[in-house]
Amino acid sequence: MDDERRTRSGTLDSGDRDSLVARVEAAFRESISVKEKVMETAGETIVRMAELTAEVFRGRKRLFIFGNGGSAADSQHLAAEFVNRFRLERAPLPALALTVDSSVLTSIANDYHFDEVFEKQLKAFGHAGDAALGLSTSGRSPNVVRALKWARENGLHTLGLAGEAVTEMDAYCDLVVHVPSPETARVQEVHLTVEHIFCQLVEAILFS
Ligand SMILES: O=C(CO)[C@@H](O)[C@H](O)[C@H](O)[C@H](O)COP(=O)(O)O
Ligand SMILES: [Zn+2]
Repeated sequence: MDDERRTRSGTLDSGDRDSLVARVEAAFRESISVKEKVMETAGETIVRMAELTAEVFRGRKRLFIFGNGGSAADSQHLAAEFVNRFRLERAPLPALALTVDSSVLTSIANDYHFDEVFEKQLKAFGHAGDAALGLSTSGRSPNVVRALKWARENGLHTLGLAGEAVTEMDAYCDLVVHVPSPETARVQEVHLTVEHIFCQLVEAILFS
């Protein structure tokens, strides 16, 4: 690829650099444009997600969060903000990422199937009245879909952050925010914004 060519000294020539700068700008513009679209369409859904989750916490139930790759990192990021703090000084809120225990994850994946890594943890820890939040930019990760299906069938509230595709996730979720982009990275960038707003609203509902 042109803009990945390097000179012998290992530095970029000015044409290469200009083309990379243009690429930076294009990525920012794309990210901003996708965020604007979600801002215009998802407000009501995000508020309903926050109301539902605030109700779950009020009832001393828990929120389980899961996803793969960058979405696994997001799951942990969001759980940390609920358990520790976000914007307010307040009591800890019981959110758990199902992406963190490597012994549990590898034993389920090794002995059974990777598709079961989140579902089996929900079977162990989930109860009716809890909430399950699945993150998938494709909406098609089998381990996320299976966990949401089990949650729906067992009386948990089910929430999803997805990409542009309407998938099985939608069939198993009470509420889903879709991000209209074919690019995984752009979708993840909006998911993180939604996650922060969601946490901010839950805090505001419960503690302001
Ligand atoms: O962070 C990234 C890409 O930005 C990747 O690690 C990405 O999360 C992984 O490919 C995931 O396995 C994608 O899963 P999903 O979002 O389609 O459910
Ligand atoms: Zn990423």
